[in-house]
Parts: sequence; structure tokens; C-alpha cells
Amino acid sequence: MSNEPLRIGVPSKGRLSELAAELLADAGLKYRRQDRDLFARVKAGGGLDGPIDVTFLRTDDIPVLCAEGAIDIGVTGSDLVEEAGVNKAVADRPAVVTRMPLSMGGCRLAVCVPDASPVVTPKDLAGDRIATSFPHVTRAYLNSHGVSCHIVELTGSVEVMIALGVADAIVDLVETGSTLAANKLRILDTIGSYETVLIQNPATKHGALCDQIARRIEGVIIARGYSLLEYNVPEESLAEAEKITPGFSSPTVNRLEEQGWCAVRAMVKRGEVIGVMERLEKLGARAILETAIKNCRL
Ligand SMILES: Nc1ncnc2c1ncn2[C@@H]1O[C@H](COP(=O)(O)OP(=O)(O)OP(=O)(O)O)[C@@H](O)[C@H]1O
Ligand SMILES: O=P(O)(O)OC[C@H]1O[C@H](OP(=O)(O)OP(=O)(O)O)[C@H](O)[C@@H]1O
Ligand SMILES: [Mg+2]
Repeated sequence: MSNEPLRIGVPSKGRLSELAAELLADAGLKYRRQDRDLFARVKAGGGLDGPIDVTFLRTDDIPVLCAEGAIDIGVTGSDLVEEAGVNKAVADRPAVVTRMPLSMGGCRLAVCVPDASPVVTPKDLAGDRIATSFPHVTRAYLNSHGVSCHIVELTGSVEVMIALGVADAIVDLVETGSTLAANKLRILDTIGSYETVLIQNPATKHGALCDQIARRIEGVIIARGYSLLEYNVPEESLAEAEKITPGFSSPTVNRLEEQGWCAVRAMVKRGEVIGVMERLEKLGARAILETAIKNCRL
């Protein structure tokens, strides 16, 4: 195996930068970034099978640099992977591999028009000017609708281009919709939904170490999405309770000293815990406890 360190591409700024650093730290990849350093060496040891460098990059460059082999794995948006066109194999270059979604950075890419616009369907956009920082995805979308438009390619603050008279419509990311509301824009059509993903260079020389890192990150992502629920339930309600908390494979059940009672432990999706607790309570369950999980291997 090459003694070149494995390189992880991490956003140097923006909304994903902190999130990526926290995720890697929770997965046991600790590093200290000095001011404007491009690299940081991950602290050795902790069972990692080889040297690892974190490389701080623009989020939108990470897909391209991963495809070119400058980095072995990277944290970026699936929208940026699609816009870079590296999610498809071309000529001498295989597609970048998306290892897993990271349960963060959820958003949509939407075609948006002024609230008062007469446009009703994508076909009504024919001949219009569309401002976007996603020209590749926008062109593919327009082609799929047999519509030709003039695309105004920008790097940000796209939402003000209609007011500036530069465009008739925009294609931009939407999360809460507050930017659209503030600019009196509405969604005409949603092109796709995206989130932050872990990507990998298909020809990496550090396959085993990439797998080890991916497995660690997966454990953190699952742990963040689930809680451990423990409760006591009368034996006669156990079957019903197990339907409410089936767990990943099956719940852990122990008989209690108290005759006719069982103790149950199961993983439950965080967002469902309160509802599950209320259903268990109705069943007669007692001592229902939720425990946060910091890490796990399933
Ligand atoms: N509301 C949002 N706006 C933009 N990107 C978002 C949003 N919500 C999630 N994302 C994800 O974050 C990625 C953008 O991260 P990036 O760091 O490049 O931009 P940013 O956080 O908007 O910083 P910048 O200030 O440079 O625009 C997007 O590609 C998308 O995957
Ligand atoms: O639906 P919302 O929650 O309003 O989020 C969507 C907005 O967020 C992003 O802009 P960002 O804040 O990243 O600023 P930028 O345009 O400088 O990238 C995106 O370009 C939209 O403008
Ligand atoms: Mg932005």
C-alpha cells in the first residue's frame, strides 16, 4: 500500500465546514486546523490504519478534485456532485462513488419565478433568461422539458437577479423558503432534493482505510438518528409492545424479578420517540427511558 497519506476533502468555509469537522471528530478523526492552512494531519493512532490528511477546499470543488484523484474521500453536497457531472462515468474517468448520505444539509433545487409571473408550466419558460449557479443541472432539466432558455451563470445571490432585470426566472437551492419569500418569488418546479454526502474516488489506493473511515462515519450517523429506549411492560402486552419498538433486528427482552413483567430495550428513530413513548404508556408500559447514543456499530 502507498505510504502517501489518505486525503479527505472538507469544506473550508460555509454551512458544511463546521458540520464536517464535528462529524469527523465524532468518528475519531481529530485534527487541528491552523488559520489558513490547506492541510491538517489527522492525529495518528486510535486504530486508524495509516496516515490521513484533511484538505480544506471549496465545497463545490470537492466533487471535481475527488474525481481527479486529488483527494480520496470528501464531504460535499449531492447537488454539487450532480452539477460537476462526476456522478456519471465519462471517457477515461469512472464516476465518483457516493458512499453514504450524512443526514445533514438537506435542501431542494427549484425553478423559481416572481409571485406575479404568468408562468404556469416549465414550457412557459421558453426563451426566458434563467439565472443560476447550477447551469449543468438547469440545462439538463430544460432539455428534459424540450425548452430552450438563455442561462445567466452566477456564483451566488442569484435570488436578486430578477429584481436587477438580469433574469426572468432563477434556479437556486431552497431550504426554508425564506429567501424566496423575501424576494417575492415562488417555486414553479422542483428539480431535485439533495443533502450532504460522503464521496470517494473510485480508484483510491486507500480502499481499506476509506472503508474503515466510512464505517466509523456510518456509526456516528446512525447513532445521531436513533435513541435507545428502555421500558418495562406486562408480559401479556409484550407482543404488542414489540410491534411498536421492533428495533433494528429485534428488541432485547429480559424477564423481571416482578412476576408477569418484562424489560425491553430497542433502538427508536429520534423523531419518533415521543409518539412511541405515548403508545407504550397506553399499553401499560412503565419506566420508559430514552438514552442518547453517541456512537454505534450494527
Ligand atoms: N439553504 C442552503 N443554501 C445553500 N446550500 C445549502 C443550503 N442548505 C443546504 N445546503 C447544502 O450546502 C451546500 C453549500 O455549501 P457551501 O459551503 O458551498 O455554501 P454555503 O454554505 O452556502 O456557503 P457560501 O456562503 O459560500 O454560499 C450546498 O451545495 C447544499 O448541498
Ligand atoms: O430557503 P432558504 O432557507 O432561504 O435557503 C436558500 C438560500 O440559501 C442559499 O444562499 P446562502 O445563504 O448560501 O447565500 P449565498 O447565496 O451567498 O450562497 C441559497 O443560495 C438560497 O439563496
Ligand atoms: Mg451559499
